[in-house]
Order: sequence, then C-alpha cells, then structure tokens
Amino acid sequence: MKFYANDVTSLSHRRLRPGFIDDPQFGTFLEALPDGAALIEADGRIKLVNGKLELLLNLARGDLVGSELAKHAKTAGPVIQKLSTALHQLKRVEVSGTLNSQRSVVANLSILRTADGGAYGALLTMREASRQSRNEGSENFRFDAETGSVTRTSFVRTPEIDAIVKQAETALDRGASVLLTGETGTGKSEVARLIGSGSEAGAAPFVHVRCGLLSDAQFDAEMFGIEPGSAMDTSTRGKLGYVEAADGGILFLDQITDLSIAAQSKLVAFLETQTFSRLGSAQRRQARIRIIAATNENLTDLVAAGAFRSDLYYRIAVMPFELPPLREQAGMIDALIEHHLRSLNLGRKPQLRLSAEFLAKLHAHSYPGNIRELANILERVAAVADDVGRAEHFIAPMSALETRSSVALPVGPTTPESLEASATPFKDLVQEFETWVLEKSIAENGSKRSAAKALGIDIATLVRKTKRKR
Ligand SMILES: Nc1ncnc2c1ncn2[C@@H]1O[C@H](COP(=O)(O)OP(=O)(O)OP(=O)(O)O)[C@@H](O)[C@H]1O
Repeated sequence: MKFYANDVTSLSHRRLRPGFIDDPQFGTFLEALPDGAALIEADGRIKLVNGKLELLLNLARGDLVGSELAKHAKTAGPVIQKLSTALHQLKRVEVSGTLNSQRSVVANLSILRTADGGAYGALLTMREASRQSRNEGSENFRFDAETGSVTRTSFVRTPEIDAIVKQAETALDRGASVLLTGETGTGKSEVARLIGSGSEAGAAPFVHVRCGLLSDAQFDAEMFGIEPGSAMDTSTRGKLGYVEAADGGILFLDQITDLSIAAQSKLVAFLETQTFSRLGSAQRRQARIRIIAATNENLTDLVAAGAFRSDLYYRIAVMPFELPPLREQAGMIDALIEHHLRSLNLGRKPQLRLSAEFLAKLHAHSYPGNIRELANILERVAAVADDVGRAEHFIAPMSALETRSSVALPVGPTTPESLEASATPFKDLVQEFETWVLEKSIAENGSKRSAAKALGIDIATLVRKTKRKR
C-alpha cells in the first residue's frame, strides 16, 4: 500500500489503514521529513517525534514522547497551546507564531482518522517561517508502508544524482565526511537530504545547520547547547544544540564557508574528538554524528587565501562531490519543467501549459541560478499567464539577486506621502533598508563572508544586523 505524506498533512478526511501508524517504519518517515513532525494520539499524548521538532521546540525526545502536547505550552510557547486546543476539538489548523526558543514557526495540525472514521489523533508538522517554500514542504515526501522507503515526489533524479547519493551513503556509513560543492541552486541541500534519508542512519536525525545564520557570539550555544540551570541559561531549561540533536544521525553543515575562522576552529576541535561541552558545563559529552558539508564557494581558493582553515578542509573533504550546473545538463531541463509544472498545476484552474516558444526560451537560457532559477521562471509564468505560457511571459531574472535567493524588497512605505502617513518610526525604516541592502549583497555575492567583504564591513556586524527581526 502506498501512503502519501500529503494524505496525512493536508487531508484530514483520509482514512488510514488499521495498524498503519503503528508500522515501525513510520518513525523513518517522520525523520525523513524536512520539517519538525510529531505523531500525537487522540488523548493528546505524543507518540513519536523527529529530531527537527526537538530542535525547534528545544525539548529532548525523552521529554516529549509519552507526554501530553498541552503540557509543553508553557515551556515552548503559545503556539503549542493553540495546537493542543485544536487537537482537543479535533480541528485541523495552521498556526504561526514565535516559540520560546525564539524561532518563528508555522505549524500544521492534521487530524488522522482510522478506517472506521474514528479519530486516531493528529500529525503535527512545524517549520521555521523563513523556510516556507513550495518546494521544501513535507508534502513532497512519499512513504511506502510496504517497503518502508521514503521518496521525494517533487524531486528530479538523474543517474548523476543517484550515483552521488549512493557513493555518499556508503562513505557516510563508513564514517567518512561528505562534501557537496557546486554553484548556487544546483540542489546541494536537496541531495544532502536525500543522502540523509537513505543512509544506514535510517530513522536517525538529519539536522540542517545554515552556517550563515550562526554568528560567533551564538555559535557555542547553537551548536553545543546550554546546560540547564547554568549561569548561561536565561531560560532555565537549557538549550538543545545542533550537535546533540544530530547525535546518531547526520549534521548537515550548509554553506560551511560562512563560518568565521574562530567558529571553524571550534568545529575542528569537535570533529577531532567527537566530544563537546554544553555552554555553562565542563562535562564532556560524546556525539556520534556523520557530517555532510556544502558550499557554493571554491574551497581550495579560500584555503589558499587563508579564509578557510586547511585542517577543517581536510576533515570535511574526505569524499567531495560536485553538483553540475544546470546549463551542462540539458537532459534534466525537460524533467524539471514537467515536475514543476505538475506541482504548479495542482488545484490550478485553468491548467497551465507552455507554448513551443516558451519551451524554446527555457531550453536556450543559461541558468546562472541553476535549478532554483528554472523553478522561479516557472512560478512567474504560472502567476502571470492564464492557460498558456507564451514567449512574452518568459521573465528571466532581473539580476543574480533573484536567482540566488528569495530576497524580498522592503515592504514598507515607499512614497513621501505614505512615509508621512505611516506610523513606522524613522529608526525602523532605516533598519529595514539596512537589512534589505545586506540581504541583497549576500544574494549577489553568494555568501555572507563575500557580502561583508564587498560592503567593507566586519562579518560579525553583518551577521548581527541580518539576524535583527524586521
Ligand atoms: N533535482 C531536483 N529536482 C527538483 N527540484 C530541485 C532539484 N534540485 C534542487 N531543486 C530545487 O532547486 C532549489 C535550489 O535547491 P537547493 O537549495 O538544494 O540548492 P543549493 O545548491 O543548496 O543552493 P545554495 O548554494 O544557494 O544554497 C530548491 O527550491 C530545490 O527544491
């Protein structure tokens, strides 16, 4: 029997095969999801959680499993209260808000029903609001209950990708680190997730660390956690670090070249010993993790320039794999078009098809932003065209800015009149503009480090300013 994640995450009226949820492979399915997830029984008790949810809630699996969801409202935040109220009423909801762990999240609760229509409980999924993306959601995962395998439904696989995944899995299982390189948008994060879901680690955690978001000041707390009750612990509950959350699984260090030299040194020390201490504690702890690192920068150049530690390079580059740019994979373009079009047409009326001229333009384009850029072009045509995407609907990205990341222009007032009418204080407007300039520069330069260099500011200043809430 095939069982689709979006059967669970979006369709509460689906009836589940009896015993399905108790399938031991269900845990594998939860771990493979890119979002935090928990299976909750009708009485409100948490039956299963994945590593990403532990991290988002800053609560350990042992504290969550077997306990009632409502019990965590005080420690985790009001979002949890809203979810448990909806669970109590057997109501499907989407809730957004900020958790006590300071993470802004969007959470979905879907009610699960048994074959006879009774309420089994619910599936909770949660992701950071900044990571809301059509292509990254749990709905793109499919779980086959018979084989226990989890596959990406919205992912184009090529023989090259399959070969990388296979070799990387073997390398990881033998304890070697894997390095994924390639231009921006070539699918490094996606391939890392694929490796994570298929390796021997199975249902083990896969923890995605966006290195560009780690400032030096926060590095230790985010990476190694905070000892509960220690002088460093402002929340009194401590903090679960990435390393501890990934114990027994994979730590994915995305855009590793964004780490400062100081942070790189700490990482090397951890990788050498596989031990760490939480902030506020002298006790050394062991973590059994496998490493996948990724970057779109030229690591050897950075090492030569002294911007990346050579010892870290040798540690992470045991098995390097380069993902090719899209312009060198003409054969993949059709498959990607078909995939993205299918997903854009889900529930769309009228259905969108592409004219021969539009397709010719797609094939002739050079895609500096690679797969991400192709997806953007298709999202645009879906937004502007009715039933047929014609040549005039082909909007090539205006600049590298839009191909490299989804940076939004400031949404604040733009005319003197609207500025006057607005109650936004001047300081906030300046901050908003500053954040926009920084994000634009990061997108244009491909990394925080290069952006800081281009703007002539310190990397720590840039990281601090981009972390400010808008
Ligand atoms: N094989 C694929 N099939 C379908 N979509 C893909 C594939 N690979 C990547 N994508 C999509 O392209 C976009 C960019 O992918 P991803 O974030 O993995 O690239 P990246 O190489 O990690 O980029 P960056 O270096 O900028 O971090 C995402 O929206 C992703 O879903």
